[in-house]
Amino acid sequence: MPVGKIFTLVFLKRNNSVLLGLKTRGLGEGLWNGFGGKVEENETVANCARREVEEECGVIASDLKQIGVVRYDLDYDKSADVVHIFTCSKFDGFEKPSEEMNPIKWYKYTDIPFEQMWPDAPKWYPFMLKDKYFSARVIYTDKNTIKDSIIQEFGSLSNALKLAQ
Ligand SMILES: Nc1[nH]c(=O)nc2c1ncn2[C@H]1C[C@H](O)[C@@H](COP(=O)(O)OP(=O)(O)OP(=O)(O)O)O1
Repeated sequence: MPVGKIFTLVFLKRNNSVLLGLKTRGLGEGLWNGFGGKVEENETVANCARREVEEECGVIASDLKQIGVVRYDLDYDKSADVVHIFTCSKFDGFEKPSEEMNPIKWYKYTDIPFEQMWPDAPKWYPFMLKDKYFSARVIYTDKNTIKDSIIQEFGSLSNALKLAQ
């Protein structure tokens, strides 16, 4: 399946909590998620991650670290999306809601609202929360139904990135 869109998704971390926002529009509307969006032309993945965090929750990320990648094969679209997952535990400024993510809320790792998130989230969040490099591949038959998925942990990011290609 050809890769269609490339996205970033960033999780700010503090005191065993992660900052999530409720998406107000577009893809994933009404679901809690990290901050991110489409990688624009002539933009690196890391720069997209930094830009989206600032746009969507108002902080400047200073130690962005890519921790994994998820490839979504969307049977209903005949295309695949790739989402690059980052964590960040140092940032400047105060987090605030935005037009696209409102409200925002710190959730304890043990209290993530999976019932109001994408169905694939519980599969790979444990790796992201533990800072383990990972690669995941998820096949959706429709927007709410996962046909199959595989998640693997890696010792390095470069190996994790190979599975998504
Ligand atoms: N199945 C899925 N599970 C998940 O946890 N996050 C997903 C996902 N599919 C997409 N995402 C993330 C990736 C990205 O951070 C976000 C969607 O990005 P958007 O469509 O909001 O992009 P943009 O902010 O560039 O959009 P616009 O500014 O509205 O054009 O949702």
